[in-house]
Amino acid sequence: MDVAIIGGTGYGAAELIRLLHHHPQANVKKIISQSNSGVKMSEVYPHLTNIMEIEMEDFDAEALAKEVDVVFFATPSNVSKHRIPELLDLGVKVIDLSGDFRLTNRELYKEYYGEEMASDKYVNQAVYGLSEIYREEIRKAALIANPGCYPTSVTLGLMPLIDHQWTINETLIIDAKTGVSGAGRSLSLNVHYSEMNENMKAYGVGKHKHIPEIEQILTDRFSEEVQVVFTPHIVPMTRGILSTMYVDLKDSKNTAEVIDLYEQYYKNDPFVRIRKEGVMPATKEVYGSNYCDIGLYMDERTNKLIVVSVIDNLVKGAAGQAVQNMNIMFGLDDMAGLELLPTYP
Ligand SMILES: NC(=O)C1=CN([C@@H]2O[C@H](COP(=O)(O)OP(=O)(O)OC[C@H]3O[C@@H](n4cnc5c(N)ncnc54)[C@H](OP(=O)(O)O)[C@@H]3O)[C@@H](O)[C@H]2O)C=CC1
Ligand SMILES: CC(=O)N[C@@H](CCC(=O)OP(=O)(O)O)C(=O)O
Repeated sequence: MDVAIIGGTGYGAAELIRLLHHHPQANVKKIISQSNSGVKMSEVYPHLTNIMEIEMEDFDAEALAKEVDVVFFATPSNVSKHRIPELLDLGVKVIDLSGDFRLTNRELYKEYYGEEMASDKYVNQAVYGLSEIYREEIRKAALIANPGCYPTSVTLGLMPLIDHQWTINETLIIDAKTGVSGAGRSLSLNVHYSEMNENMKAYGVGKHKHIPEIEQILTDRFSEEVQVVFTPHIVPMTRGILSTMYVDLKDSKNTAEVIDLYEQYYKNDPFVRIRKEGVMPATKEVYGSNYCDIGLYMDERTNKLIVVSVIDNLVKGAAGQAVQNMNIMFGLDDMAGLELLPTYP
């Protein structure tokens, strides 16, 4: 299977190359770069020396349609919406790592992304690529809107409760932390070493673009409209997301019963791992891998369930889930190319 990647010099693209290098059926045939056309990927990323020596190219939809089976977009928001329609019209399958096709509500897109959404003709073709939850829809899709990194950790952490209607909260409290690679490779004051080292900060409070995304997906599976109070923080580590969720349950349960629900719910999903009672997951335990690890504690004193969910933002939160979605679309095993264990310590 031949693959193209758009946004060649970004972290998402580099991570796709790392994972696809281990894939038994995929071959990265084209890398598109608006800033480094004609330059070899290994010149931008020396860690890919002898691995990815092809020259990056300009975007050409017709050439892509002739030469590859699937195109990954690893571009900032409001870029892919201008390119994907042409590719879909040419019959190419597309997996978009950006947020351009995730939301279904036009007004919310305008509010959170600052521009108009793509036309309905194309938005309606997009399937939200939360692999474990929308597997059947992904199998038939031509366009995958790959989920955001925070929404992946949050929705996988809450979905068993939402799907089984175990919670009484329509307003859920989520506190999340991310490593700095979530901000991409381009430089900004926010992720400058001296601003970030030995520091930790909340950002996007009350207005982060993942709020409508999380609400859309949880509402899709719950009996009522779900709202979230979502506070992201950036912390001084390179990779990783840890989301902590506080949930009121409808009926009284103990930790063992909640763990049992989660284990049953994800029993056929190799990338979701549930911790045993008394053990909470850490970001390093999924570093470099496609796992989402979940820990659960029923605080019977306050009657709150505490859910802790960790992923690697660049893998399950981006490139890994994108490859998992490609596998599902092409009828391959979920694990193809993704069997890498976490790098530990
Ligand atoms: N980093 C993460 O953890 C996650 C990222 N994502 C999403 O994936 C996408 C890629 O993220 P990431 O790789 O981290 O970002 P980067 O900023 O590292 O890379 C994005 C790349 O897109 C290309 N690009 C930039 N501006 C434009 C433009 N105006 N038109 C076309 N191409 C452009 C550039 O590559 P070139 O010049 O070579 O074309 C750039 O290097 C984003 O939408 C991001 O939100 C999603 C989940 C997690
Ligand atoms: C640290 C940092 O800036 N993280 C990014 C993560 C977003 C992301 O990667 O997801 P999208 O595809 O939805 O943009 C942020 O909070 O916007």
